[in-house]
Amino acid sequence: MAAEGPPRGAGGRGGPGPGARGRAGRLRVLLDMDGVLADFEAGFLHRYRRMFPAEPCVPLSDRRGFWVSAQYESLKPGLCEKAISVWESKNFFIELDPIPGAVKAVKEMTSLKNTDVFICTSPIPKFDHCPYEKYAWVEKHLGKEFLEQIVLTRDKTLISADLLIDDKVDISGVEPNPTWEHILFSACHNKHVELTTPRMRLGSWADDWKAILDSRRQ
Ligand SMILES: O=c1ccn([C@@H]2O[C@H](COP(=O)(O)O)[C@@H](O)[C@H]2O)c(=O)[nH]1
Ligand SMILES: [Mg+2]
Repeated sequence: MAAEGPPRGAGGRGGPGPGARGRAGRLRVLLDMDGVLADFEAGFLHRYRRMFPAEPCVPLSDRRGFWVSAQYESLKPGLCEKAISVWESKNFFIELDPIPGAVKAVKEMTSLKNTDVFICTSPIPKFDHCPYEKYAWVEKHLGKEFLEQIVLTRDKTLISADLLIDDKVDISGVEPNPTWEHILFSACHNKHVELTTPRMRLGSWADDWKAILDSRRQ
């Protein structure tokens, strides 16, 4: 069983760094994969029901908190391990559907002037299938050329950029002051979280993500 829970690290974060000004006018955007580009939550529920038809489950409308495993364990002791076995299973990551509008938005974002787009995603520690399938997913949905843009890391605070679009509410790591501004991408587990100003949320890929990018340009 893989280790669960948030990464160890400093935990706190200050304001974002210098932004596009420090990068010769170019804006660097990091896009999270699970929950932002690939539909982790729906894929999980679908496969969990197939693997454990006799066990209780959490409908997406009742999901709360980033850690699926923690919510399942509180539903019934022992379900944490079963939940983990779902995303550790072969073909879980490659079979995730794209989040509506994500593929079009990434392609459009990549074609914008003075904009560098990277996918920044955390692989699970059990590496048999996940890293390979994340690359395969990107090739399948975004094309071979996008393989150059992948950053696999368990600590996103180490990666320098202007923006990070991610569905996890609290992103922490060893770097207490990441350079990026975190834009919270809405997901079933974070819809009810109220953000304190000046934190921003992107409700879906149908929303005006270009305005958010422009707000960080020089
Ligand atoms: O309960 C959970 C839910 C998800 N995970 C894993 O966390 C990462 C999330 O990656 P992001 O890059 O932050 O989207 C993903 O690999 C999930 O499998 C988990 O370990 N436990
Ligand atoms: Mg995510």
